[in-house]
Parts: sequence; structure tokens; C-alpha cells
Amino acid sequence: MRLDRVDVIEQASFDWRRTTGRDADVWGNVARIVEEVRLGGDGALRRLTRALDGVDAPLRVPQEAMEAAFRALRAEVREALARAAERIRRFHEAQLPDDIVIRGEDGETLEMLWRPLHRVGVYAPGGRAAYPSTVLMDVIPAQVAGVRSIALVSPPGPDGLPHPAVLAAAHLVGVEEMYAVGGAQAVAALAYGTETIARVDKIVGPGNVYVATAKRMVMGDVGIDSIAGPTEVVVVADETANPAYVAADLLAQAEHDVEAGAVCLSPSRALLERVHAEIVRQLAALPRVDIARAALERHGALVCVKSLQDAVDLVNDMAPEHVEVMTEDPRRVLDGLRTAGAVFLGPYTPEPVGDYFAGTNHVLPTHGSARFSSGLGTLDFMRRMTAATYTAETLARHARYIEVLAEAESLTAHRDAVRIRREELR
Ligand SMILES: NC(=O)c1ccc[n+]([C@@H]2O[C@H](COP(=O)([O-])OP(=O)(O)OC[C@H]3O[C@@H](n4cnc5c(N)ncnc54)[C@H](O)[C@@H]3O)[C@@H](O)[C@H]2O)c1
Ligand SMILES: N[C@H](CO)Cc1c[nH]c[nH+]1
Ligand SMILES: [Zn+2]
Repeated sequence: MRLDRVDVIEQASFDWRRTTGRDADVWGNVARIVEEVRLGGDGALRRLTRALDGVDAPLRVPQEAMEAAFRALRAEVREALARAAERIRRFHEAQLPDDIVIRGEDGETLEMLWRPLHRVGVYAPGGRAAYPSTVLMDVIPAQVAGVRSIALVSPPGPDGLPHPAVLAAAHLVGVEEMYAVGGAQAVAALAYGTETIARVDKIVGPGNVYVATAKRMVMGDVGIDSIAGPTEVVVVADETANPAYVAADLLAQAEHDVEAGAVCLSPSRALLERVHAEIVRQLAALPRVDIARAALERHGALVCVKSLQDAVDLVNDMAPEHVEVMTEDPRRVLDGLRTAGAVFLGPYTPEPVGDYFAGTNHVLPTHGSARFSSGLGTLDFMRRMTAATYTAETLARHARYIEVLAEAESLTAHRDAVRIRREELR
């Protein structure tokens, strides 16, 4: 989007395909970092932290540092974090699944049992800004799921420790294991383990393009939640929307990262022109003006669509992280939406309510990955396991079919494992 003159484009000339980390520079850089940590352990981690974060810091964050940061936190921030934590916990407790138990007519019992993961690594970003809210979003669902071992990582600041607000949030939710390491190197350490950091079963949490690319790279050796990279929002608005609200919400994502995306789709050119004017007006007052401007110039767009139905089709094709709907009848638009990380409906539900306080999770798939994955939730920290119990009678009834199928696959040892029992039962 150009900011030096009104810039509204037609639907036909809009192309917003974004990929995380596929560009050769980022991929190659991250591959080198991951390999260095896999082979070099703690030594490599400290070297990379010196090079990329400019500090030489002990990896393990002392418990006292978290506690001290919590005590030093302004009372109003402490209260807001605590209230947010309660709301996040409540919404994630409601997601706990029930086991399924089926007793079959032949006497068998079939179960699908949910079990918490044993050990997870969670990432809280801390490069351009600190994200204490992400500590809550990452850790609380893991606790609700029943995960026993949680390792939190976040990049160190100039004093060698993660940002004080991140430390304080970690104390608030009872984190017992934290490391001052960030970027791709933190992801590699969690995936493969080092002398200090024991490897985990799954890595969750958002981060910049290096973090997201590293997660993509280690996936398979370890589980990941989703590709939660630089943030993005698409606002679907009609002529009833308030242009100042729309502009404010686009800027709220743009200020995160120069790679953030902010798009408004509307059938009303007049609204889009007013949104442009509002963006220019509000942008000037932002402390993070340079980041927001760069993000809008690279990945911002005001798109005039033929109809709201076309806007819905475009959103489903883009599969963005956040969708805001500011139309006369937002629920009608919601009915048509299939692929989005999280949806915010109506003029009084700006996306930051979800970032901080509503209770829904703000760790969400980006760069089109909402086509196949969802935002972070309690189930991401659990896995399913099936269990089957046969009685002698069940086996006697089913044996004939199993033996026939085993023979059809020429797997006679399979057949005999059933036959040996069946013959005894005769
Ligand atoms: N999708 C989501 O759910 C979600 C939620 C919250 C935040 N976010 C995103 O998280 C990101 C936070 O980014 P951030 O940068 O502030 O913090 P970050 O913690 O993600 O990344 C900082 C780290 O990146 C590494 N790094 C920086 N430059 C590098 C380079 N040239 N090569 C290799 N490594 C390098 C450094 O090690 C540094 O510690 C933003 O993009 C924000 O939009 C996304
Ligand atoms: N909008 C970001 C991605 O969902 C999350 C966040 C944290 N703090 C502020 N915003
Ligand atoms: Zn945000």
C-alpha cells in the first residue's frame, strides 16, 4: 500500500500470497543455525546468542529472577495479567475432551483415550517487543491439558535475561523451567536437546520469520503446533463500518513487525478512501511508526471487492491469521468463513481483545496455514491413544475374519496369533 497518495486497488489486481521462510536467504540461514546447535549444544547456543542478541548470558533463568520481576511489576499490569490468565484458563478448560468408550455387541471394549504430552517447549517472542501475554497463551493450555514438564524460552535482553514482563508472567503462571535463548537457535535446542536443555516432544508458540522457519525445519523430529509467524489481519467491512476503527485495527497488526500483513476488503470504495486517510493520520502518532509504515508498504492493501460474497471467497482463499468483520450483519459473513485462525465480529471486538483478554488464544496460524491448522488450544498439548479389549467370546466370533484377512496379506504369523487362541477355545 502506498501512503503518499490514496491507494485503493481493485480485486482483480490483488495478490497476497505470502510464504514464511521459503526464501533462500532465510531458509539457508536458519538451516545453518539449527545444524550448529544440533551438533554444538550449549556452546553453539551461547555463540549464536552473542552474535544475534548481542549478549553472553547463562542459559538457565533463575527462579528468583522470575519472582523478583513479578514483585517489581506495576500493580495494574500484575492485575491485568492475573485477570487475563483466569479468562484464558476458563476458556481452555472448556476445551478438555472426553474419552470415548464403546462396548461392542460381541463383548469387546474400544476406547479413545486423551493423554497429555509429557514434555513441551514453549516460545515467547522477545526481539522487537516483549510478549508477556504470549507466556499466558502458551503455558496455560499446557497446564490445563496436564503437561508435567514445560520449558519456556525467550530471547535475552541487554542484561542477559528475558524482558522483565515476560519473567513476571512466567512467575504468575508457575513456570519452573526457563531459558534465556530465542530465535531459531532456541527452537533447535528444544528439538534436539543440549547439555542444559533437555529435548521436548513438541514445540509451540509464535515468533518471527526465523522462529517460524526453524519450527518448520525441525518438524518431524519433534511436534509443532502450527506456523505462527509474523502476524496478519484482514478486515471485511461494508459502508456501515467506522473508518477510524478499521484503520486503528490495521495499524494494531502492522506495528508488530515489518513482515506483518494488514488488508481491508470492502465493496465500498468511499469507505476504503476514508480508511486510507485515517491510516495516514493515525500512523503519524505511533511510536512504532517505522515498523508499521514498512509493514503497510510491504504487505498492506485496501481492496475494493465486487461484493461481500467476493470478500468471503477471498478470505477463504487467503486463510489469514485474523479476520475482523465490520458489516451490517457480521454473523452472515461468519457463516461463509471456512479458513481463518480467529474471527472477531462487530465494531466492538477489535483484534487486541483476543491478543490480551477475551480468553481465546492469540497463537494462530499465519501465511495461509489456516487452510490446514488451527490456533493453539488445549488439544495441542494432548494426544489420542486407542485401547481395545477382547473377551474370549469376542475373539471366537471375530477369528474367522481376521484369519482370512491375514492370509489375504500373506501374513501367516498374524493369522496364527489368532488361530492359536481360537483352537484352544474350541
Ligand atoms: N502468529 C502468532 O500467533 C503470533 C503471536 C505473537 C507474536 N507473533 C509474531 O512474533 C514475532 C515476534 O518477533 P520478534 O522479532 O519481536 O521476536 P522473536 O523472539 O520472534 O525473534 C527474536 C530473535 O530472532 C533472532 N534473529 C533476529 N534477527 C536474525 C537474523 N538476521 N538471523 C537469524 N536470527 C535472527 C534473534 O535470535 C532474536 O532473539 C512478530 O513477527 C509477531 O508478529 C505472532
Ligand atoms: N497479534 C499477535 C498475534 O496473534 C499477538 C499479540 C501479543 N501481544 C499483542 N499481540
Ligand atoms: Zn497483536
